[in-house]
Amino acid sequence: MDTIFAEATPPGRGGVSVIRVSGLRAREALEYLAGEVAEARRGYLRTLRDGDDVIDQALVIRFEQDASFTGESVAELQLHGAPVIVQRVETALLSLGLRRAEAGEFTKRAFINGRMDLAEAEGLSDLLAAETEAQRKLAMRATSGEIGQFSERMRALLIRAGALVEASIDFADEDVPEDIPAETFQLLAEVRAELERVLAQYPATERLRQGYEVAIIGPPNAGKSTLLNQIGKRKVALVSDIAGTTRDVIELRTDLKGLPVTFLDTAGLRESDDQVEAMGVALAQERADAADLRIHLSPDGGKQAGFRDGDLLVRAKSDLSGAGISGLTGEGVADLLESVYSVLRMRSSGVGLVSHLRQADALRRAVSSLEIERGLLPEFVAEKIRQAIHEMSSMVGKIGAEEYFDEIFSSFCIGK
Ligand SMILES: Nc1nc2c(ncn2[C@@H]2O[C@H](COP(=O)(O)OP(=O)(O)OP(=O)(O)O)[C@@H](O)[C@H]2O)c(=O)[nH]1
Ligand SMILES: [K+]
Ligand SMILES: [Mg+2]
Repeated sequence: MDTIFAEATPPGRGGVSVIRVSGLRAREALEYLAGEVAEARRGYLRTLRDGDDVIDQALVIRFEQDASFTGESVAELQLHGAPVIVQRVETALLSLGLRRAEAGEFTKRAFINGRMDLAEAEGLSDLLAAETEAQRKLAMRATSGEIGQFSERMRALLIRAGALVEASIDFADEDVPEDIPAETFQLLAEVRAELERVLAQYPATERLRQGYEVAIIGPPNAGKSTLLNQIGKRKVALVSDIAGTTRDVIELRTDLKGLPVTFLDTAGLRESDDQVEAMGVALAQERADAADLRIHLSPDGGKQAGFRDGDLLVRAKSDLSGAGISGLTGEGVADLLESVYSVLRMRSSGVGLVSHLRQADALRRAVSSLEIERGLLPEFVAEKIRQAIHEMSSMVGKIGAEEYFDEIFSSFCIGK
């Protein structure tokens, strides 16, 4: 495998810029630039040189292959945070025959070298993308190996159940088949209940990971865009007294007390001869339908088409009508946000461990292979248990991981 390098810190000026190098030639490359680095995991302040050219003063550290992020020999150079310095070091590394890392390549190597399982890699990607406290906590659980522990626990129970079945096959009299011991079915029922419990939490967990969407819908001129601007405390959407001002869906990302919530401002709902407005209305309905929650905003506080249980009904322009909320003055908006928060908080209370479709699919396949009717021949029962064990392994990428590599590792930035 090539020795790779990348800037691990965001490009640009800063206190320090870190370049990470990983692979068989990491130590050699580091020592070419910095002189001998005898001890691993110790910081050395060194003058970096490429031949006669003095590049920078840097703090350098190297890691042995069995004690590094990637599971390979690694070097880290903490440079002064200037793009010209980073470029100069990169030029030197290229001339030594090293190559630039691709997005997520360090993490991919960590996975391939067994430093983390696939669920931990997915968790790490989520952690880097997390925008709120609740997302950070969810990602931390995944990246700290909880999914791997769960799958290991299920595997152990299944292996025990499988051994009991195999024993009944081995010792069966040729004419009188031995019964599968009752303990096998107890074990399988226990595993199935656990898998189903985790699977039932998947939809809520996936929603939290991706973030919630709350659509503001209502007739033209209800004050939807004014409300969006009030929530964002800035001018996000155009406001005018002309009905049909908003056409595209305008998104406002917020951190609602730790929950990731994107508010959607939409076109006022009405029949229109204007082709573009009609497109806007269709889009509004589509996005509102797919959202987690809808705020129905109108002068009389009534329901709009597509109402669903849990949706919020809000009377607009309270400064004129005396009741409801006012996007103009902000009256009642804090209470409205509190209501949105409590609905979503309630839904996020069902959050569990599994937030990726890939993991949920493995769970589903495991559950369906454990649908074993009584009286099935031991050979077939044993085969079904083997399938479930296989799915527990695939859940953490011990098998069948390659097909997900692109999707998972390319979502990282370069340098991770
Ligand atoms: N008095 C008062 N006027 C408001 C309030 N909210 C909005 N308006 C006014 O109502 C008009 C329409 O506001 P918008 O926010 O553009 O309404 P909208 O629902 O986004 O309208 P469309 O995008 O056309 O569907 C503007 O003149 C706003 O200034 C409010 O709470 N009180
Ligand atoms: K308007
Ligand atoms: Mg609008």
